[in-house]
Amino acid sequence: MFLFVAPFVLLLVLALIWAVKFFLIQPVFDPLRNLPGPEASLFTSHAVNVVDPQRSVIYNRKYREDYGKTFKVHGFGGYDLRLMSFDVRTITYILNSPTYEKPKISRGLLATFLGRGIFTMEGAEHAFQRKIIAPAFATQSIKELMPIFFHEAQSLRDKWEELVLPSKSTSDAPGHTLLDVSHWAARSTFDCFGLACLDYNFRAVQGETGELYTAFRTVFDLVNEKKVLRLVFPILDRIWPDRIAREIKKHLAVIYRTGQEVVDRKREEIQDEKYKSKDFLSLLIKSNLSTDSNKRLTDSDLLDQITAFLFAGSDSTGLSISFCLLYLAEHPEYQTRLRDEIASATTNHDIAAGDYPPIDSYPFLNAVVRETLRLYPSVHSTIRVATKDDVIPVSHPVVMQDGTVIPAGGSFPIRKGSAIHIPIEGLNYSQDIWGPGSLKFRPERWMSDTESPSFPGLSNVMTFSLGGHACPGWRFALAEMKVFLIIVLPRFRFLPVENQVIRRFNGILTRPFVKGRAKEGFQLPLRLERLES
Ligand code: HEM
Repeated sequence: MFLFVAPFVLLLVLALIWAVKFFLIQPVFDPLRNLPGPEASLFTSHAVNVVDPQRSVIYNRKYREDYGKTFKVHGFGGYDLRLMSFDVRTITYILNSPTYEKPKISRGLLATFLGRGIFTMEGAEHAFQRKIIAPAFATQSIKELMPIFFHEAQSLRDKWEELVLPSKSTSDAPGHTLLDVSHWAARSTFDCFGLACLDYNFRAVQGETGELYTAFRTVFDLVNEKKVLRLVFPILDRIWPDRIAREIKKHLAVIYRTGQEVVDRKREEIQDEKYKSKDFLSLLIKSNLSTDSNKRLTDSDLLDQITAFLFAGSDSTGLSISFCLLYLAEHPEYQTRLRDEIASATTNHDIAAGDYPPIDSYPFLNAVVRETLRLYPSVHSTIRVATKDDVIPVSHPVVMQDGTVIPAGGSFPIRKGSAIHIPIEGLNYSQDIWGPGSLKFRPERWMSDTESPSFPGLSNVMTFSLGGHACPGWRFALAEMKVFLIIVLPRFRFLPVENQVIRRFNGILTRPFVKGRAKEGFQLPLRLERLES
């Protein structure tokens, strides 16, 4: 009996010792404890305050006002101390230093549906992948993709012309048609990515029936339905898969099968010496062929890389386009100004014949797109974890709990394993950077010589992050958004829906839903009025 019970008791004692150390002792010696921050008990979490877009607007500002630019919050509870900072020096340091990586837990979660793509990589392997794909997203390559962006925007415009009633044609809603613009923009950005990066036509705008499109779409949508427990412990999906895990597995099998045909076709084309294309898939395959055979990606790794890029590059841009249309619907004066700018820039050009002015000949369009990206960052926030003990620099003084002051230019210690919450949206809304009207949609701020923002993020916003993991597709996204507006705005007027409030939900991406109608799922309905062409 003793022999039977003893190991069990020993295990229990070890678990207890671990729990006391982890929950009670370690936090006492954590250097982050001395940072200012909201007080909390062992069971208090501030996570919702900083990740829920409905609350983060209020709490980011409150914490910043109460504790200064750099402070701590509690993650899952009092034991889980996390660093948070609005100090640009601190953020720049963390995001550029190889000491800070994405948390293993979120990489594991992404791996359950994106496989071994770029999101799961760190260090040399990650840097190698970034180097391979860089030419596909360089300025010149994006210029070469313009005809695809124009063609796809025109397809969506034509589709909407079939759906949107001519002005004043119905009695109940004269001249207006209600459309969920986020649904359509997502389909269009899928098609754009497919043609631009894979040389593959998903034909999602024409109909949501393609096997590969349906498989990708279903996997990306199911991720939003995952239960919190399974997000935190992805291993559950392996040992005890629920309906969502089983569905994801089934559709991933389609992606591997059908995607393989796309890869095989491209590989054949590449064998031809005259083949010059620099699209994303060609670069991946070419680099793979020229790599030392024992370092080569397997075909399934290649497909995982495609899945990761498609996931990162389609909905993020589609959602940004949708929020841009919402802002323009809420600000008709800007909508008219933008339509006028597009009309005068394109007067002597035949866009349908592929003759369009350079994308930088629309200063107000540029301002509208960047202001949209500032106010709506589709990635709300991100996390990094220290992989070793380190010291973190600050450019603004921090008054510690024990009364000591870390001066501007000084630094404070951080322990291996500590998490840092990077408030992407918070930095985009910061009054210190953007002035007192930081929450207002005001594109003019991008056109003024005196207030032109000098924020270090890509395109001067935090939206695409910065450092080694910053978004490689930012030029692609900006160009796609601009072309979409150039094509669609001259044909439609966008109006808000009466008594409808759009709220945001932060999953992996921040998605819109209608207040009071969350059960209907993510959507961003607007009223469209067809204009004379
Ligand atoms: C408006 C649209 C977009 C936004 C707001 C956006 C935002 C971001 C952000 C914030 C990150 C960094 C996440 C982190 O550090 O945790 C990121 C990474 C990434 N983005 Fe984008 N992105 C957009 C469009 C695109 C496009 C069009 C592509 C590709 C065609 C793309 C591909 C990627 C990839 C592959 C990564 C991972 C980079 C790495 O880990 O090295 N994104 N994006």
